[in-house]
Amino acid sequence: MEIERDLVSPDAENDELQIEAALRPKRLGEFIGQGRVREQLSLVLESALRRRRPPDHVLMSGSPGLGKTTLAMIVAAELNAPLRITSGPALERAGDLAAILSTLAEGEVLFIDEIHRMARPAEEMLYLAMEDFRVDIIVGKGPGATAIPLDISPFTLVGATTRAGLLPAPLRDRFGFTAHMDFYEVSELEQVLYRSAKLLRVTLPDEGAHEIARRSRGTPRIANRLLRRVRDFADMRADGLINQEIASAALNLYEVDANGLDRLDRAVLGALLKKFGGGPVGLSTLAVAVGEEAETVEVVAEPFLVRQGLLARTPRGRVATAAAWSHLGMTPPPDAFGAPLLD
Ligand SMILES: Nc1ncnc2c1ncn2[C@@H]1O[C@H](COP(=O)(O)OP(=O)(O)OP(=O)(O)O)[C@@H](O)[C@H]1O
Ligand SMILES: [Mg+2]
Repeated sequence: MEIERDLVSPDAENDELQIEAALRPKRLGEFIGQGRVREQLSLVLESALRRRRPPDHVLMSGSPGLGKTTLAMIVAAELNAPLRITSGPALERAGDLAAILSTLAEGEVLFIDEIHRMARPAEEMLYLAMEDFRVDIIVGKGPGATAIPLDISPFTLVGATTRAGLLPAPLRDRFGFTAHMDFYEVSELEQVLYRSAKLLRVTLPDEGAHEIARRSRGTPRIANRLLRRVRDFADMRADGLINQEIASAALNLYEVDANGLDRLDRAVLGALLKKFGGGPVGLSTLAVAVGEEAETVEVVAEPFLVRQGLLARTPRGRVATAAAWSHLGMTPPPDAFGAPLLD
């Protein structure tokens, strides 16, 4: 894919991970936005600390770049507990998970990223571990195989997923608390930007912060990335001054549109309108039309388009709203989804 598309892609790129780590809030008090999640989580953590017991297992669900990993690390920090990090794809066999579970310290926080991508046998082992702090080690094969129960230290599982819908119900039910992370408001992204600008020693006037925030696709990761690109542009062209005009010019150069829609977002909308007359069209057909995996369209592009009121998911397929037609400079048909009804 083109470099420009990567600029607003919510996924972190390799060289970005280090900067991300540096910009990551370390404590709950520093974490911006997600007010409800923060309040619920602080209650869960505080009461666990008071009872001197590991808190319930926590599931973080939400689009890429909204702060799931950040929050998982904060859970361990607030509990003053050690943190072990792994991910669903790394847990291919039950033995991979058993090796981790059996060496957890009491109260340790185990973070499993992309938990929806765990292999089935590991998943089943996790059920028992979460519920009874026990694993069954299977010895032997076939009819002679026996399960040897092994107690493990009480721990707290923190799972993260961009696709909560894919988690099997028995797994989902074993989390005592699910944090549903939503896209951030512009004002919250401004706070993220001010904080990052300070850490990066960038002077960021309000108008520049506002312009970047409203084009950041509701996503802190993208806000931080755009801040660095705009800073580079301002350094080269405007002696470092990030006013509205400079921010806007920089973002135009990088093809981030006025609402933060990226290339994939625009490609999806464009195909929906131009190739399928606004829909309804099935997800896989739409994905083929833009040359992407269905999962990418569903996880990366759609949630934001839905949130912006540009796309609707209906039982018959994906549908463009009247606002989507206007957004791409086209006249919506009279029966467009969400168009004002004429009498
Ligand atoms: N609430 C927040 N306040 C300040 N910065 C934040 C916040 N949430 C996220 N960030 C910043 O955004 C970056 C991305 O966040 P994070 O890695 O936690 O996202 P994620 O949800 O785990 O994404 P992915 O699904 O790709 O794993 C972090 O490095 C952090 O700097
Ligand atoms: Mg993450």
